[in-house]
Parts: sequence; structure tokens; C-alpha cells
Amino acid sequence: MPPVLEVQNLSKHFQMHHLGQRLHAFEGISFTLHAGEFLLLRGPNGVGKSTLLRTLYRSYLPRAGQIWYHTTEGRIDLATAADVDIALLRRREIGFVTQFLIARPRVAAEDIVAEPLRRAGVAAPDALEEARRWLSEFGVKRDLWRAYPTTFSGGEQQKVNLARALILPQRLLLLDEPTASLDAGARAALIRRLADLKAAGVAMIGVFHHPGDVAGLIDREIELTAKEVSEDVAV
Ligand SMILES: Nc1ncnc2c1ncn2[C@@H]1O[C@H](COP(=O)(O)OP(=O)(O)OP(=O)(O)O)[C@@H](O)[C@H]1O
Repeated sequence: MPPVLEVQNLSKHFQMHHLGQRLHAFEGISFTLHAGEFLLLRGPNGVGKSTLLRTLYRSYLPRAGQIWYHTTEGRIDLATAADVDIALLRRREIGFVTQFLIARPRVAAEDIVAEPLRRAGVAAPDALEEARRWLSEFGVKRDLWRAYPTTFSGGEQQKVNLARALILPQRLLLLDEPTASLDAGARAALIRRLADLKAAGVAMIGVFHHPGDVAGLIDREIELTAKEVSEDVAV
């Protein structure tokens, strides 16, 4: 079986023009990830963990390196793929889970959660039933299901976000501190869901404030180390 992801010599820096400096987020990262594997990213604050996840998701472009994502039709380099291909992969195969919900005005919590299933062709009543099951699983109170999350507390928004992000198994999940500010019940529900997804073959790369939460899931770890800031000279 080919891997899901092969990352080769990936580097990223930020050009800080106002300071005349360049900040090296990470250098020469390489790893291979197969279906059902869980990779933990570790390291102190500001070392580049979120930046690496965002680069893999192609929210950021790397300075150098390849991000080979293997599909049934061959492999595609996420570092250089066309935006249209990235959009398609994000819709169908690659998920990014953060603690932040982008709540839209006047869309009910249960509709936000059901949307990925509706898009995948699931009939509306079935999608809604499944959405309610996940809202319940993550501990969102029943009387909030028809309400608009724009007014929810931070933790409630996060639960809606997780229910939506994890309702449909994807091939690759990027997890950026999804447990931050969750209560114990929701944290346990999240870990159960991640374990089920892993067993179903979903490959995952995650950053966790408390890695002990996911200790039973981790197959491999990468420790990012602090990089120097250098003078901003032309490359
Ligand atoms: N868009 C940006 N422009 C400039 N610098 C940035 C940008 N995004 C991140 N950085 C810088 O890159 C470094 C790495 O940030 P990142 O958020 O990846 O760290 P992290 O390891 O996830 O930190 P934490 O554990 O605190 O969440 C930080 O010094 C940050 O200020």
C-alpha cells in the first residue's frame, strides 16, 4: 500500500519586511504517513507546529520541499498543486480541525454539522439525525441545536466545530489543538472519535496541548526545535 502522505525536506520561513529579518518556522522536515497512522507534532510555543499544519493544508506555501499526497489516481504535490485541486481535496479527503468555528449568521448548529453529509449526498433527514447524534455526543445541549452558534460560548462553538469536522471520515486529518478549552466529557468524546477514525484508516497529524490525552493513538512523534532569525537577504 502506498502511503497517504510523503513529506520531503519541507521548509518554511516568514519574511518580516518591517524588521528586515526572516523567521525560520521549520527546516528540512521529512516523514511518511500511512493509512491509520497518527503523528504527533511536539515542541515549545512558537516553534512552528501550527505553521507546519497550515503548510500541509496549503494555507501557507512552503519555501522548499514536497508534500506528496497519494490518491487512487496517483500522487499530487500539495506544495505546488493548482488551487482547484486543493479545493477539491479539502472538500473530499483532507480535513483541518482547529478549536475555532467560523460561525455563519442565521445558520442553526445542527445544519452546520449536517452540511458535510448533505454535500456528500446523504438525504436531509438522515444527515440531520446524524448531526444531532454528534452534537449530543460532544455534549451540546438539545435546546441549542436549532440556535445560531454566533452567540454560543467558546466551548460550545468548539463542540459544534468538532462535530462538523469529524462527522464524515476523511483520508487525512490535520488537528491543531482540538482539545483546547473542551470540558472533560467532550474531550473524552473527541478521543473516542479519533480512535474510531484511526481504526477506520484515517491518517492523522496533530498538535495537542496535553499529548497525554491521545497517548493511546500516537504512532510517531516529530519534535520541532527553535530556529534562528536571520537577516532578510535575497534568496
Ligand atoms: N503569518 C505569519 N507571519 C509572520 N510570522 C508568523 C506567521 N504565522 C506564524 N508566525 C510566526 O511563526 C512562529 C511559529 O508560529 P506557530 O503558530 O506555528 O507556532 P506553534 O508552535 O504552533 O506555537 P504555539 O504552541 O504557541 O501554538 C511564531 O514565531 C509566529 O510568530
